[in-house]
Amino acid sequence: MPSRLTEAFRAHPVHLHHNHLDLESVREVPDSHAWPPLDDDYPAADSFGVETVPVIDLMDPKALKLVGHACKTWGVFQVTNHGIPMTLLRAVESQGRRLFSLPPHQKLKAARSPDGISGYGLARISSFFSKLMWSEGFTIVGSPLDHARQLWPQDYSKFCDVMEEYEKEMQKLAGRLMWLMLGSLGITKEDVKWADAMDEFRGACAALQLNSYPSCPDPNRAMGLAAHTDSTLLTVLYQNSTSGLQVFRDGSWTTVPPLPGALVVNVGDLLDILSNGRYPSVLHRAVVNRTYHRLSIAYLYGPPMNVQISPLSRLVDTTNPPLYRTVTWTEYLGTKAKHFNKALSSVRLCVPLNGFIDMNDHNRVKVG
Ligand SMILES: O=C(O)CCC(=O)C(=O)O
Ligand SMILES: [Fe+2]
Repeated sequence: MPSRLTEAFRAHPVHLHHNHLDLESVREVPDSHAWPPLDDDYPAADSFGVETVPVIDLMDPKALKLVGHACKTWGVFQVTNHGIPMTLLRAVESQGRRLFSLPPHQKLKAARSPDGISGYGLARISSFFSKLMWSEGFTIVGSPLDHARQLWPQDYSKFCDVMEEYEKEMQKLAGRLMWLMLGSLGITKEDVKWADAMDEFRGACAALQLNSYPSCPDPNRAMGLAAHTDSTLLTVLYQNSTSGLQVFRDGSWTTVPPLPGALVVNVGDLLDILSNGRYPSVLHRAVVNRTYHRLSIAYLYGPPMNVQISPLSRLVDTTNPPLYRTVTWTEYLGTKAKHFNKALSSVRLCVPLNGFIDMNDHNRVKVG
């Protein structure tokens, strides 16, 4: 049974023809990248008076309560005073820019293999869509050394040092955030059997996903990253000063505005399962713009690969039956590779009760 993230992906190869189109240089959106106009079905909710994604100061004594409320009502929030130095955030961004500004043939030297998870390439979810996305990505699991050597044979160590330092810091922060999220549901470390391994920062599994979105001549016809939920417990995202991340809430898309130094935290599918649906995973996407090149760095955080994840018993009783069956992260990634945005409903046990709004019914949202 796969015990590492890399192995879990080996079982689900994704065959994508690597994109040789240099998005930086095209003057028009080609048919291969032309999506139906973005604003046709779901107008953006970015108008006056609309609620905005919560911003939580982690030093605030009320942080636990605020996190709970944000997870329940939004599935996403931004955090400030999170302890990640601004210099590290800037360094990660600048190394990301350095990578994506390499010529296409050089980046392709570090291309992700079909059965691999790490390396350079199109978003894995591309295989679910007939149109290509206006983005490129680079995934790191553990050490980026092998791929970094292919990109910069003489000069790879700075990139590796910065990414490894960032992974280390993110792992600590993600652990802290997970306990805030679970703590806000009254869950303690005694309630989560596999927590010990997570606490030691040994057992947790994670990936770092660098996303690059070049400016686009017709942003309304292009899609940076199509609507999806993350197959994680939680994701911590750093977006540079250019907006693009949108979350789906109450029938429309809301932009998560970049705040200097803040990090975006979103609920993933596994936390939805653990919390027995109290904290629904949030559907999100990235859009592009005409002027700026956008960069984002997502830290995808999950439990040890083979731990059984099921609704926590403290959150289950006769009036709140378990909503999901037990899955391991490995198994869930397989389900996601097959069913994409229907994966969560495919492991669901109960049909929503009358009057209960199924926040997870992402099938209603046109995603392609
Ligand atoms: O670029 C963004 O804002 C979103 C990235 C994202 O959702 C992901 O990498 O899973
Ligand atoms: Fe995501």
